[in-house]
Amino acid sequence: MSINLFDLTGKTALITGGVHGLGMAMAKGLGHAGAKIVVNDHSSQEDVDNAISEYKAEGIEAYGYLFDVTDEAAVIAAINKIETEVGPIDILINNAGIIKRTPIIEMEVADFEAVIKVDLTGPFIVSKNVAKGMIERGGGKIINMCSMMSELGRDSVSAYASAKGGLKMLTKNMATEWAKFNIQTNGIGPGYFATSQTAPIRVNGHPFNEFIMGRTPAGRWGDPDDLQGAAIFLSSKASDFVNGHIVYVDGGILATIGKPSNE
Ligand SMILES: NC(=O)c1ccc[n+]([C@@H]2O[C@H](COP(=O)([O-])OP(=O)(O)OC[C@H]3O[C@@H](n4cnc5c(N)ncnc54)[C@H](O)[C@@H]3O)[C@@H](O)[C@H]2O)c1
Ligand SMILES: O=C(O)C(=O)C[C@H](O)[C@H](O)CO
Repeated sequence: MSINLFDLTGKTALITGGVHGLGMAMAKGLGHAGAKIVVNDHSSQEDVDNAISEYKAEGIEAYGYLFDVTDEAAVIAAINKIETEVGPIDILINNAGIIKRTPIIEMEVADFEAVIKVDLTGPFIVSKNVAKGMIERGGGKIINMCSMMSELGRDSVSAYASAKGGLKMLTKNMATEWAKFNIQTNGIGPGYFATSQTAPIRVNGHPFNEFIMGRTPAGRWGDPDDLQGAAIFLSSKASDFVNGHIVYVDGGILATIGKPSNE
């Protein structure tokens, strides 16, 4: 028996949207801790194949599937395929997500609903169907990707904040319903990280870029690898009595009211 509480050898982890960005960084962390990695995306088979090559180049056993997390029939079919071809899913990270930056007054209902569908309904669909197997097998780990917008509002991101605030509460509800089945459901709430999602607001000279560096006590954007520790902890035996929490990995944003821009 291993005495390493963080060892994931023998575990299979599904990371949705894990073909780049935060999903890939967390998946690599889990892979290097010993887990078999399964990632999906809805974009293209080429994106999935490229990601799998990148994982394998780092010595990680990895598998890729193309499906949309909002399509329940496709999710059920994919879970069956993954569990037959790779193995039972022990760890699920609901990472796939989108954002639309539009003021409420100008936002179309269809755009609002599209964000809720991917960022809130998607984790509901995937978790519900993965948890059925976890319950039969006696346990598992679920991690939902929350956000600063699980706690804070900001101009133009109402749908995203509604979804991520809802995802925080869905996390607590999953913990409430599934703790008795030895499933630990927690969230990770990243601060502002350098990925394609934030690329449009991270360019040099963009006022938001300066604002975030000043608003983050650590004084920088998060590096996707900064999430690996929290992801490994919440996937491992080390967190077996931790349930319904959101671990904010934010360089201190939520700890502070901020400071004037000239200080
Ligand atoms: N980047 C940040 O600063 C930040 C901060 C807090 C939370 N998050 C959240 O973390 C997660 C990952 O963020 P990221 O910055 O790496 O984003 P990203 O846009 O780089 O990656 C998200 C991935 O999800 C996939 N995806 C979107 N809709 C999908 C669907 N319907 N089915 C399957 N896959 C789908 C995309 O194709 C993409 O590969 C998201 O949920 C995001 O909201 C990001
Ligand atoms: O505020 C924005 O425009 C964002 O992109 C939100 C970030 O991606 C992130 O969720 C903050 O935690």
